[in-house]
Amino acid sequence: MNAVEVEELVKHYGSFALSGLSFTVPKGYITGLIGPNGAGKSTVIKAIMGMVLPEEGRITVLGNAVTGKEGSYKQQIGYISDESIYYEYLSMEQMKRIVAPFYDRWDEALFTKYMELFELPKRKKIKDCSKGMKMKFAIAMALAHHPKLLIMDEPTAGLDPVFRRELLDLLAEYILDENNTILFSTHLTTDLDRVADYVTFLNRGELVFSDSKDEVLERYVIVKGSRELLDPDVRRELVGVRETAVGFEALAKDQERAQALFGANALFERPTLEEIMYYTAKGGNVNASSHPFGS
Ligand SMILES: Nc1ncnc2c1ncn2[C@@H]1O[C@H](COP(=O)(O)OP(=O)(O)OP(=O)(O)O)[C@@H](O)[C@H]1O
Repeated sequence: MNAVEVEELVKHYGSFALSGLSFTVPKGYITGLIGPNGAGKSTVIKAIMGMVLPEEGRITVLGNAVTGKEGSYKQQIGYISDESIYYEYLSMEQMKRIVAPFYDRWDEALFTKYMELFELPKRKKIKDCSKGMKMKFAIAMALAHHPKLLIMDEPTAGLDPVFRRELLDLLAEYILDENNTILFSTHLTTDLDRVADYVTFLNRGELVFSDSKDEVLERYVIVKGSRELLDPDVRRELVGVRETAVGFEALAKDQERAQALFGANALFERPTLEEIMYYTAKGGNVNASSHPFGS
């Protein structure tokens, strides 16, 4: 069963377009939505939340069609935005008092537990909180009403490495309940390496893949070899190529096909999600000096 279904979504912003995007978020698992800046992650998340109205397409959340109007199913969603959605001049405690009554399943003890765990001073005004504190507060608010679906837009942005790891552990604990589902966007693929079961990858508004993380990592392959192996036909088979003085490194979409193509002439390595994202986003020929891991 799917917690979220997105079918043939169409939305334009100037030259940016989501044109016929379809993917699902399986219930009981963690799905990571990845993609470079401007890929459309926030737009997709806002559309799922009913905050952006698509021009075409259908979205279903927990079995309910998203229409942009309020629906009681929203009680079951814990949403963490990449922007502050709270009244900055209120304290965290005052803000909580406004929000809590909207939720039937609000759990004050759980809220207090997270506020203490995250060491958040409840009387502090939201405007005086650091970025990380605001994110922690949003997480406490989202979890305190026992959501069935947690939707988070870049939740680890602005968090130090220690709390980032703690948050990922918290998500792993939340997902132990098989009725719970998480969808979160990030451009930090290391977050996904640690916790994601499924990965949906957007690039310039287009779906590159939406699949189980393990299958993606099995399917793609990094190929390394000498430059003489690269002719135009071979290049067409590769997602992205990075050439250096001594050879090339490339990403291929289909491990078996790449092995048939290069045989014993090349070396094959399992890619990381970061490498898949990097080569796909750059496409074609990649300038060696721009490689994030050095040349
Ligand atoms: N309200 C809006 N009005 C006009 N353009 C918008 C609006 N929202 C998003 N866009 C444009 O749509 C594109 C996708 O933006 P979006 O924020 O969805 O990407 P993203 O993948 O979340 O990026 P980032 O990782 O940088 O947050 C961008 O070109 C952005 O400028």
